[in-house]
Amino acid sequence: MTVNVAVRAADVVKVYGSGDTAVRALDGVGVEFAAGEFTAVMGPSGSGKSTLMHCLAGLDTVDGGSVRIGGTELTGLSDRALTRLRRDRVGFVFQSFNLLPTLTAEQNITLPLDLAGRKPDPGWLLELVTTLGIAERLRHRPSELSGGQQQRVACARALLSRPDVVFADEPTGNLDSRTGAGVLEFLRRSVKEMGQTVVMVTHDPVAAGHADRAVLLADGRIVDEIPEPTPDLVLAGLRRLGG
Ligand SMILES: Nc1ncnc2c1ncn2[C@@H]1O[C@H](COP(=O)(O)OP(=O)(O)OP(=O)(O)O)[C@@H](O)[C@H]1O
Repeated sequence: MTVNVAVRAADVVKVYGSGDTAVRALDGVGVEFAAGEFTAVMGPSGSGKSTLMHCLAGLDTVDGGSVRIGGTELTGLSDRALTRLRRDRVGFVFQSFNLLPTLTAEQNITLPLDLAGRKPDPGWLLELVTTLGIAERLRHRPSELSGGQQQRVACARALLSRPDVVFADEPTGNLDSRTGAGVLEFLRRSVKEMGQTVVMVTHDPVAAGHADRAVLLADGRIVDEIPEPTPDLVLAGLRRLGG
């Protein structure tokens, strides 16, 4: 069986600064994310998780190696082409929700497609907001929504274009555990029932327990991989790293 790879990094190197103060944030990262899989990226503070996510998502450029989303090689793309690729083929969910305060929930959800000049699929939009339990909140502005509701709006925004991959950076970091569990459950359903591909950076072993696989980073390298992670397995893996 051939596995359809959504995102692939090979020998990725990222260096911040130069000379004596240079930091090799990514030191030859090779990792693949299969389509339709939910992966958690974990590791001690400073191990390179955010840097890896930014490089995989085309938010930052690499100093060596290759990053592919679907069939597209990101290295060498112009800023303009990268912007278009992020808009059309990548969904983002951030710790701080990143909704625009002056727009309603619905306007926030459709904004990326509006910017691309594309019409949202109304049936898909309805299915997303119904599954997320925010159908009654679409006319509200972010300030009128709870944190959990705001993150659900961000999830709908990320999935509306049916992107090749959704990158989630500590998506439950600002939520209490029960609300966070709801968001993680939705991400899991988006993978299992909607065929979405999700890559999530997290510090939280319980959050990682919702994923199909956890990959562990240390000092800018992938050092371990845990299939079907449970919080205990993830904690044990992190302990082996001294994290
Ligand atoms: N803009 C930058 N300039 C210089 N060094 C940076 C920059 N961004 C990150 N670094 C360094 O690169 C390394 C990896 O950082 P990164 O933020 O990717 O780690 P992380 O695993 O996401 O950490 P955390 O869990 O604390 O968020 C660290 O040593 C960090 O100090």
